[in-house]
Amino acid sequence: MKAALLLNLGSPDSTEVADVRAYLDEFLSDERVLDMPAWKRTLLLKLIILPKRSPESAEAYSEVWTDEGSPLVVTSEHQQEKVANELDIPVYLAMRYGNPSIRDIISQIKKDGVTELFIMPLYPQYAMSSYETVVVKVMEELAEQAPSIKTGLLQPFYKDPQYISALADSVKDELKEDTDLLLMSFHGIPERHVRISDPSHSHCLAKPDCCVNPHPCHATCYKHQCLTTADLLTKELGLADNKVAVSFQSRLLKDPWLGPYTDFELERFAKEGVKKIQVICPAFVADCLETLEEIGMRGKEDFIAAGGDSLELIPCVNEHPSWIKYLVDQIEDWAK
Ligand SMILES: C=CC1=C(C)c2cc3[nH]c(cc4nc(cc5[nH]c(cc1n2)c(C)c5CCC(=O)O)C(CCC(=O)O)=C4C)c(C)c3C=C
Ligand SMILES: [Fe+2]
Ligand SMILES: [Fe+2]
Repeated sequence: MKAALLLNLGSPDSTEVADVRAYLDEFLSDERVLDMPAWKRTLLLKLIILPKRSPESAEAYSEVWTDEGSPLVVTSEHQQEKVANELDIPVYLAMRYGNPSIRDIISQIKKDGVTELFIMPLYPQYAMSSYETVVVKVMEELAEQAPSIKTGLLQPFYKDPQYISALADSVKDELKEDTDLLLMSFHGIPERHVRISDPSHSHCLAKPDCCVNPHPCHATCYKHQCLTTADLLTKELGLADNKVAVSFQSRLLKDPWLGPYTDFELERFAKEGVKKIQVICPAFVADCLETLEEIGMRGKEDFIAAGGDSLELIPCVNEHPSWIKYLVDQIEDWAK
């Protein structure tokens, strides 16, 4: 029996500080997220990051939490239901961190008698801290629990014309004529991660524009893939270059991350006279803490405090029919 497995990052079980701490502990103990010697990561986590960040993040989660739970998990569940309704093969959902866990879902998949599984990391762009880590985790669990299951893998779809068109459909619904600027804000990663994921270890970030154009090293280059999504979306929407901008959000710790940084850019735009800004976050396929709270609440406050009039968050593709169709089509193509 064939089946598909949708995967996303995951959220805490609740907004209780203890649950947020357990989630951050699992997330930030991942060597593909905090890449440093294990002893250093453990010390940094236990002594500094977890005690400081857990209550702060719990507060932020409580700003966006819904009656059904975390926006990311709830939207992912709705995506699963809608995709499953269009297909006659089962569609499972698991999260890299937290619940539903990959371990439990692989166990269920095995019990259900699945023999071929289409693994679908729901990240448009490749990063070792998102796409790579979830694929490694699923493969490890399959090897341990169900080594005979055959697998297929959805590749990063950052430039897939059908995905770009689905993303554009979702933006068109929201884009206003009198908007001064559409900011495309991608989740950031440390620059070091771009270099680690470069198979040549010498091409990416060597020159300011080396990640702009296609190159064999860019199959795993997050910066290139984000810039490509932004460029294709701009073209699909028919927007002039001076109506759009790209930035990277959600930094953690002090090392250099991909820039320009969203928080700095929002302040700069406001000071330069941009009044009405709309922000889309195309590294995510479901609204989550980083879109709803970081951009929709804090970003908005900061933009207005710096002199802007309005900041509007454009929702992610979430449950948009074009996005659901994209997922259904990928599964049908694989299952043929
Ligand atoms: C686009 C995919 C993502 C990449 C790449 C990514 C890298 C990355 N993230 C952190 C640290 C944190 N991210 C947090 C939340 C979060 N991150 C993603 C996606 C990517 N992260 C999502 C979808 C979310 C939202 C989860 C939710 O429940 O809504 C958080 C937790 C929240 C907080 O305290 O801010 C942290 C921490 C690092 C360090 C990193 C790359 C190295
Ligand atoms: Fe993140
Ligand atoms: Fe690159």
